[in-house]
Amino acid sequence: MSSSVPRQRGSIIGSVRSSSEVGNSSHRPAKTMRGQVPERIRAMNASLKLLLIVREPVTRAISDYTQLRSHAATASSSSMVNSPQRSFEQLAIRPDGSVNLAYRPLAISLYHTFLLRWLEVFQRPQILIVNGDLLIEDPVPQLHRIEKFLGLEPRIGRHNFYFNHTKGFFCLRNETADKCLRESKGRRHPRVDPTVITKLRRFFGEHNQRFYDLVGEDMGWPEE
Ligand SMILES: Nc1ncnc2c1ncn2[C@@H]1O[C@H](COP(=O)(O)OS(=O)(=O)O)[C@@H](OP(=O)(O)O)[C@H]1O
Repeated sequence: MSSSVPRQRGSIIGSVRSSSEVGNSSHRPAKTMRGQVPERIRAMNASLKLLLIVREPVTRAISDYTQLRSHAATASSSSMVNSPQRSFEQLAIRPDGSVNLAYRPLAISLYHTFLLRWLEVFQRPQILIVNGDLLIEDPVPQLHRIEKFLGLEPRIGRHNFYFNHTKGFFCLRNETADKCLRESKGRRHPRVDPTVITKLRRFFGEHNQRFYDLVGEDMGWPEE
């Protein structure tokens, strides 16, 4: 699933459950959440299990903005173009004060709109919703849920991780090496005007509720 479009944050990960053929791929939601992708995946394997990793939607949008800005900075420095970067606030809120859903990092945080398409094609029990914020905070319990969901023998434990204070995230540890995710994972987010955060959280409130209704679980995302 390669593409030249800038990567948009968030994940739907499919794991093929046939014993002879095990696959695992992380997809760009910009591509996987639209069009005929769910049908094509079901045609490939109808008993597939999917992991949907979701983060608090406003934080996810800021994460996306941070990633796109970082790519734009790299592109403009290599082509010597000097374009001023617009702030998250400018992109997320229109001059009339309304939320700019034409800004893709915000539109992608409307999880229920995308999940609906997947639920037309897959049964709800085939999808595990993983709370990405909890995954960052304490990965082991989330990984235990994932092991169980996938029917895997439980093997992951606390001994597989350590908290790297320099990176500010948990990193992997095994007998031979310690390994953190690469620099593009866990970037420092810019400061965003708290009034904009509040406006966006209020806006997402009803959309988050629709997502909770679809998955049958309240993620507890702030509404202020
Ligand atoms: N252990 C650990 N180390 C580093 N980063 C971690 C970790 N666990 C989760 N994360 C969060 O993963 C976010 C990036 O993952 P994505 O799936 O959104 O990335 S991508 O779509 O593949 O680009 C990334 O988002 P940002 O913090 O905005 O960079 C991280 O917060």
